[in-house]
Amino acid sequence: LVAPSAPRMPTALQAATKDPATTSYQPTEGANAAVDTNNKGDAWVSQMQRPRRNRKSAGVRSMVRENFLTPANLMQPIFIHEDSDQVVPIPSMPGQSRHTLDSMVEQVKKGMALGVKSFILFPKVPDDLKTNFADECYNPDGIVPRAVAMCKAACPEATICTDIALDPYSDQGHDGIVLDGKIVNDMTIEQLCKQAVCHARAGADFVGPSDMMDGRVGALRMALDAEGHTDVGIISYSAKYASAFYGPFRDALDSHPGFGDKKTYQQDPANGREAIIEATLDAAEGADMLMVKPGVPYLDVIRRIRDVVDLPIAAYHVSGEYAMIKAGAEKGWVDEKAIVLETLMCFRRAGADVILTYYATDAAQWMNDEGNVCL
Ligand SMILES: NCc1[nH]cc(CCC(=O)O)c1CC(=O)O
Repeated sequence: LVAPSAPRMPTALQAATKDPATTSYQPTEGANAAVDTNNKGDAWVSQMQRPRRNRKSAGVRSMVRENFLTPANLMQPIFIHEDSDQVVPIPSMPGQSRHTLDSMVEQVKKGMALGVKSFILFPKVPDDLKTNFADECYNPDGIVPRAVAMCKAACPEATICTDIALDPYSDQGHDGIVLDGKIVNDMTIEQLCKQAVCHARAGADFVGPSDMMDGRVGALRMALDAEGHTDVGIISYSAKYASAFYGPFRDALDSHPGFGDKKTYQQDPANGREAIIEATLDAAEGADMLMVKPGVPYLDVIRRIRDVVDLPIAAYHVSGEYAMIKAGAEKGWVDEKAIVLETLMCFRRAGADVILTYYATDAAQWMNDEGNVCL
């Protein structure tokens, strides 16, 4: 029990269980005791904890704020295509489009001007280039290497990341090669290594394996280093769950799985410890950052990894999460700007350093509008 003179005030519970001899306060029954107005001004009332003092003004709140959000924490995903020279809106992701390479460069410049400094590219690949082995994924003249080179030429300071997985190039819509109806691990890794080296040659700053094959981070690190790409980092999608929240993304890229689902390689949403196994393996294999995906339903996973690994953590606020906020906002049921900025801050509180979000540039714009680029 806390003595009446102790610097930490007793909580209501402690007060209610306190030895009556040390105070004039006599607890009556349970919670009612805490609101007994007859005790105004007595020892308990004056010793009551008042956390609201630290929230009394904007000045005080900013003094004791624990977490901050800046545009530099945000990474903007950009969908790219060459089916036509049109920017094609994505119906299930209002505000997002399949960009041409020229409009992609404009998106990068726009983000950079607002303080968003990192971008990740996702290609929509025409059906006639898709095969089971997904060899188009390492074509040096393919859409991604050319896009990376254009971004780096236009904005050398921008951090350009690419997604490493076979699904946009797979005629099966899977992240790996399919043999006898199964997604085969080790053969897939060989393709992923070629893909990563191809992107590194084009100038990518980071490659992001999103395929969830076993052992791919170590293999990618060796393949990159063997060609001298020691400065190219790996943001590993460490804890990537088999999630329904990816639906609008698969619409955007026309990459829905051709058969079955992705549950033999992406994680079971019921599992938390498994994420720690994946994260610690990826760290040991040489990942530079670890990613958790999707975002809000998996904040506990971010926290659990944060508590055991010291690498930076990225969180992916995925397409379905974006679509749900958009839908709610379009109905007028939620305040889009407030909900987005709150959501992004919550990622930071959970322990994420970097947040991949389709809202990156909009959020940076909102922060800039308020003249407060650090929330
Ligand atoms: N491997 C592809 C990939 N990379 C990122 C996403 C989803 C991103 C989003 O939903 O915003 C996916 C989809 C999937 O695994 O099916």
